[in-house]
Amino acid sequence: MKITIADTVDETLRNLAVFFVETAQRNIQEKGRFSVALSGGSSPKKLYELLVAHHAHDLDWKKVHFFFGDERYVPHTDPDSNYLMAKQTLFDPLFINPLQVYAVDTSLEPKQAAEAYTETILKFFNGEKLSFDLILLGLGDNSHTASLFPYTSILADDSQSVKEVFLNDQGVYRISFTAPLINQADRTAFLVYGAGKAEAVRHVIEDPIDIEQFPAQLIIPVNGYLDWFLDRAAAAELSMHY
Ligand SMILES: O=C(O)[C@H](O)[C@@H](O)[C@H](O)[C@H](O)COP(=O)(O)O
Repeated sequence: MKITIADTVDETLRNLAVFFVETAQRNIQEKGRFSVALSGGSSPKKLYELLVAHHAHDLDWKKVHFFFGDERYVPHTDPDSNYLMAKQTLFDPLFINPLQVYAVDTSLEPKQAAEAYTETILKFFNGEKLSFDLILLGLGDNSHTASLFPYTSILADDSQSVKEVFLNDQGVYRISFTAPLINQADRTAFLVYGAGKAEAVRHVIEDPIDIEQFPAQLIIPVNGYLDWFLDRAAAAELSMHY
């Protein structure tokens, strides 16, 4: 596990943008394509904007295949949609061909949407290991990642698949990669910044294992590499110096 702590949010984002581009370039050179599962929420929006502003010409974006590590169970036109945020900040500005974007079909019932997305991923990897070249993850202040929320049944799911998750406290469904699917990735990178995340970062990186309470502790790549891109505020409660 590698932890990169930057003084500012902008520097954290620059660090991850360079990592993203270098990872993409390496996979495109080696395999002719780069598969990435994007994270949702608000943190990655600035990353996508940075990629467009400063790296639009640094890789062959036609060779990039975009998936979503999780999605809110809302229409693609809904402001909460992770797909919509990525479309507006990344896909449209880079003129990404829609055939390169694999969105969750939230017009289906939640269970069917998860099953259909699992089939989409199986088809993409065509019998090979379900190993994304890169999975981007955020971290909630309650230590969730993707839609692996505390005390939800998906935490015990040992399948490499996509499942529906009902969040009782919010009364909404999410569609999420399971931890075993995330852990198949070659590279996994958390992007976490802001003082509000400092306690969650400490829970996940340094505190005793308590998967139900701190689900992001489930993220342990089987063969791949785990990177944390933090700003100093989010790293403030870490006791060790990385
Ligand atoms: O769909 C989502 O909300 C995300 O995938 C989720 O796991 C997110 O990464 C964290 O909740 C952090 O969200 P923020 O970046 O908005 O703090």
